[in-house]
Amino acid sequence: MAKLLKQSVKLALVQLASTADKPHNLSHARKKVLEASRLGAKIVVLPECFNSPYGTKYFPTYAETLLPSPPSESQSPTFHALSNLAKEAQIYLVGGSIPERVGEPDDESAKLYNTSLTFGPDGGLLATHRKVHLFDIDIPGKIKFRESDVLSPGNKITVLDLPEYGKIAIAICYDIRFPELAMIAARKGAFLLLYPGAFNLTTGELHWELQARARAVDNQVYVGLCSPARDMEAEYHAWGHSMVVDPNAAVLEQLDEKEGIVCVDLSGDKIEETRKGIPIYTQRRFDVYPDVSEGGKFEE
Ligand SMILES: NC(=O)CC(=O)C(=O)O
Repeated sequence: MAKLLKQSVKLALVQLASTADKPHNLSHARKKVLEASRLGAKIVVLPECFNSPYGTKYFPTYAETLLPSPPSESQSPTFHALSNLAKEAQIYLVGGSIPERVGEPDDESAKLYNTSLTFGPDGGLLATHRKVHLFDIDIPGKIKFRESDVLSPGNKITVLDLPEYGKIAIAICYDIRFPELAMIAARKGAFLLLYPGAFNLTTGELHWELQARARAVDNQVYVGLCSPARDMEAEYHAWGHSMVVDPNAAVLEQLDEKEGIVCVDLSGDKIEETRKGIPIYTQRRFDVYPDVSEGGKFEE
């Protein structure tokens, strides 16, 4: 059987310290992504909302128009910065996420999304993922957050093929809590599930590592979670702790809350070795329960 991951590849997660200054965030992201590529990374990931503060009141101000593709520089400076950076570094760049606007800025019916753009080494846009599950939670005395007050949800699963390596899946933060999405992507052949994400001091402690390891062990694939660095001056305190988990659910590398880069080799053999040892992939009982990977909406 063909290997899911065709050859070893270095993956880097850039846990970026972002500010309220978008041009600064973009140039700082460039510096750190180039640093990651000098470490040998060929797939580099940025955090959720890497070019703005994370909060519903900020999304309309920071939102960029991404369609038509490619948008003009004034419609989306971030699109162009990421595209140029992927080309300059000759990498696959998963551009975390940014607030996206569909419609005119002064149009009340315009929609906003939390959107991730992925570019290839030639600077071309390979994939767009809009956060499917919006982060609406209310834990009394701890944290209340309602993305759905301003954002609309995406409606598809994002799996893309990197010709030299194989398929990867991209989803955003709260999406990780919905195992169906990960399972469908993995059953479609993804060797790596990537989640730019910004858990917080309540849910981070409880669930960040647990969710990463759970999605890895469920699916016997690599999982990468890329958070912003924590800024205690900001309104939202990100958990940090960007990490890569292997197909056996072992944490390969994890940061603390400060800015940094996780850089690890993903092995072409590890997935096969894990699945050979614990062969859940061939032991599923679709005569007892349905195969969720038979469903799912992908890019048309
Ligand atoms: N920020 C998120 O989308 C999700 C999160 O913080 C959590 O699930 O916890």
